[in-house]
Amino acid sequence: MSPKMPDQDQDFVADHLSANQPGSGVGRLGLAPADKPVLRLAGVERRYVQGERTLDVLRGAELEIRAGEIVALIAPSGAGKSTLLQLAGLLERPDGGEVFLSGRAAGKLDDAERTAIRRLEIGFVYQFHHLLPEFTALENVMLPQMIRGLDGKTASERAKELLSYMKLGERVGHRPSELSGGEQQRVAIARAVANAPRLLLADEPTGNLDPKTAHYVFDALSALVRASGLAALIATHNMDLAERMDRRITLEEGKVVEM
Ligand SMILES: Nc1ncnc2c1ncn2[C@@H]1O[C@H](COP(=O)(O)OP(=O)(O)OP(=O)(O)O)[C@@H](O)[C@H]1O
Repeated sequence: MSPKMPDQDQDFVADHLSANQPGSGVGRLGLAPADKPVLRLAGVERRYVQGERTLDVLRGAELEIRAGEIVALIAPSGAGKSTLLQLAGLLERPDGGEVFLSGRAAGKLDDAERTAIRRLEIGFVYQFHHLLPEFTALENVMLPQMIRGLDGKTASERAKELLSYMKLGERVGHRPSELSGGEQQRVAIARAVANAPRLLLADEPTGNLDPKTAHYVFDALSALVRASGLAALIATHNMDLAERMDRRITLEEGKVVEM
């Protein structure tokens, strides 16, 4: 069964996910014109130096992802997928080139500035959910919003909306250990978009799930991306899921190649 929502619900979620919440003191940093790609990598280089040896992982990677697009990143182990996601997510700085978020050069900003942008603009989903075990599903989705400065009531309402959108309305009071793997991952997705980011980065988000559950979780993720106008870059080895995304890219000799 697909978690597809009725149109009015999708609109409702879209309004809430893209809301800039004026006056709440938690407005975005660096809002950029809507015609800019959400993510742009321009000539991005990344190398690791270990003793005498230098490993050039990214050698001038170029990539653009626009709002509403879901892009699959498929490449052999060691090709540089995680490196690319870390750079796109401003967790690392490129050695050359630049990472633009909504048109703003962000890759080479200092740690504090990159962290501030990351908190507002980027959501992450990993292979393992990394939910806090002592907190309920609801609290896990509330937490990033409260760290951002939202009051408990607003955070709770939004968390409930997101969890019910992920078909977890009956599970909000459960702790991660009381949820199935697919449910845990859907909570992790709700948490990743809790602060209405523009970009969702996912590293094997269904890698730990059986094929049927993987499709169900992907359905939920893609419905959310479409409804909210997020841009998503999803590293996966699952070719069935990759086929269902808008574009597929790979890494060859440190460059991004469309498949
Ligand atoms: N911090 C680091 N220091 C040195 N080498 C690194 C570091 N991080 C990654 N590498 C190397 O860079 C290359 C790319 O690694 P990366 O983790 O980006 O690949 P990947 O495509 O994500 O692989 P996998 O699918 O196995 O996760 C690998 O050869 C890896 O050993």
